Amino acid sequence: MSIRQPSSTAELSVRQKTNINSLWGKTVNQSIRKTSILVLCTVVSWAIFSLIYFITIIDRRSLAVASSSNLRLPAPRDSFKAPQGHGSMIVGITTHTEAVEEESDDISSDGKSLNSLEPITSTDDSEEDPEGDSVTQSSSGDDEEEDVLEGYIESNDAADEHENESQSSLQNIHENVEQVTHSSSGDDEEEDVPEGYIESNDAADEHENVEQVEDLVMNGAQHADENGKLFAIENSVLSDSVQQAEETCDLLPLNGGRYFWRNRQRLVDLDKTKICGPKILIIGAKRCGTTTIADMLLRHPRMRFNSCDLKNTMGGCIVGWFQGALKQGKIFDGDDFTHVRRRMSNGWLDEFGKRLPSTDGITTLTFDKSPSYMDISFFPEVVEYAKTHLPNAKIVATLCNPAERLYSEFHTLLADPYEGYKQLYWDNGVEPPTDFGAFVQLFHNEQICSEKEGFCDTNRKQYLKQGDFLHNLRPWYDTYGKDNVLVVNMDDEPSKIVKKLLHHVGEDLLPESEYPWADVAEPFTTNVNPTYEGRVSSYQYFDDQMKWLEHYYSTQNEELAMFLDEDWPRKWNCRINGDCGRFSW
Ligand SMILES: Nc1ncnc2c1ncn2[C@@H]1O[C@H](COP(=O)(O)OS(=O)(=O)O)[C@@H](OP(=O)(O)O)[C@H]1O
Repeated sequence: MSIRQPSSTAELSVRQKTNINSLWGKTVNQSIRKTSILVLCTVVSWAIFSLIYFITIIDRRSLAVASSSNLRLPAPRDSFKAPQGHGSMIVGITTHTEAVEEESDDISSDGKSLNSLEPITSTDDSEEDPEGDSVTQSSSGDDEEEDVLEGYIESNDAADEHENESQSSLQNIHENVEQVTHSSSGDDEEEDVPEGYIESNDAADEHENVEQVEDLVMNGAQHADENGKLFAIENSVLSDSVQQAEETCDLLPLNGGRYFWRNRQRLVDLDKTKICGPKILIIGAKRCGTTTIADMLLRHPRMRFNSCDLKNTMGGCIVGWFQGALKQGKIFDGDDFTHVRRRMSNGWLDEFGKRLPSTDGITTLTFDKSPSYMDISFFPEVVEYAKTHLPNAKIVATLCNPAERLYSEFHTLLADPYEGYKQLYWDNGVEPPTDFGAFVQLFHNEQICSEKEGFCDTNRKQYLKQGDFLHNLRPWYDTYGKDNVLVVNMDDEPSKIVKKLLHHVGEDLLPESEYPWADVAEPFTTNVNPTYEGRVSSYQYFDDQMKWLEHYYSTQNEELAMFLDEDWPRKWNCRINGDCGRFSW
């Protein structure tokens, strides 16, 4: 192919210009294309980088953000009345030392002396939850409210907002802050975050498991973890009032609600103070006048109680689980074994502490009552747990004829609107008894007992064995010592019972002279079954069953009489011994 040569210089020049122009155009186009590609690449890289960064940030959810945003969730519905100054215990969590100092300044400006960056005192409370079942209870069961936003810190200001004048004696209580860790069961379904508590996305996210974070906190994470993520400052000033209280009462944790949450599990209590635990534990026996005893005690002006109505045993004073709060405080017991285990956890103890009235252990005292505490067959751990947390408590047990006690309890079961007692029978394919005769028969129905493995044993434990008084009292005697356990014969005259009670607790704590003797409580019943004619009707309608029961309990009764060195438990055997004439009632 031949190429035509330019015919003139002018044409050559024009063609050269044209070539140059097209070359230039190509070059320019290429540059633009390259630049565009470069820009595009940069944008895409930036976008990818941003995405990764964003995901990382979201994932780690820096504590600094949590701390600085300091978002508050609604105050807990079950806000408790805490001693004044309680809310001043401050723990700061941040990613920067400056922020820590900033927080520390805040605290100082509050007039509270700070001992920042001090080693955190740890407790080995986690040992108390061998199942790793550190469970807290949602107060509401309201799912929406349980979903506390991650990454936020909630300070329970209920303490500050609701200062209770009547709880003035232990104001400004602080403790040498304990950073208590809670073992993790990994059982998330059961871990309902109570509303109003801290939920914080935390350094835990950077660690494979919760234990690492617990270690972190316990071993100096107040400075920083290896990633510079976690700080905790605390006010470790131990006020005089707490020191004094330590000498006068058994202190229980009173948690202000500043918790450190991860994945709906509480890891660390950031803010703790303590409160006097109950001085008196009314442990039972169920249906033997424990409510009357509580009422008698409460009439003493030095006794404190929470705001619940004493008689309101089913009302659910603050949260459903605390029936009537401390009257049925159920600090140590539960509705079944699972609950017992849960309640052994620190979470449960904290919950309990929140519901205690403030007392100083000298001029004011409080008590707890639950007949289940004496239900040793079902709740054997209760005694040790009580001794661990309330080593100086005075134990009170009210006793009555065990056969009549069972009759009374059966009628409360019939009156139970939830009919929960039927479950045991249904579970075993047994028709739930609707009269006392059938109820007693099932304890010794040979056919059923041989066919239904475990049923009779559980059934006896649940009801019959609550009347094995000596068996149920022994662990309390062994653990607390005889001097600290008072057994009350409920057939005694009320003022005699009150005198014994006051003497048992101590004249210095509950002086007789201050008791309103003109207003000694009369026995009252809490049975709501309208068809119930009282326990004396048992002999009229179910004499055979009562005799069977009297035989069953007779050995225990005799042993109890010898153990107590008292004659009155023999009265419960008098029908089968034929010596009722020597007792007057
Ligand atoms: N002082 C005295 N002596 C004997 N019995 C008494 C006394 N005070 C109360 N009661 C009777 O005790 C029954 C209520 O017992 P509790 O308060 O312990 O019940 S509960 O366990 O808290 O449900 C209840 O029994 P029932 O009458 O059979 O229902 C009360 O009548």
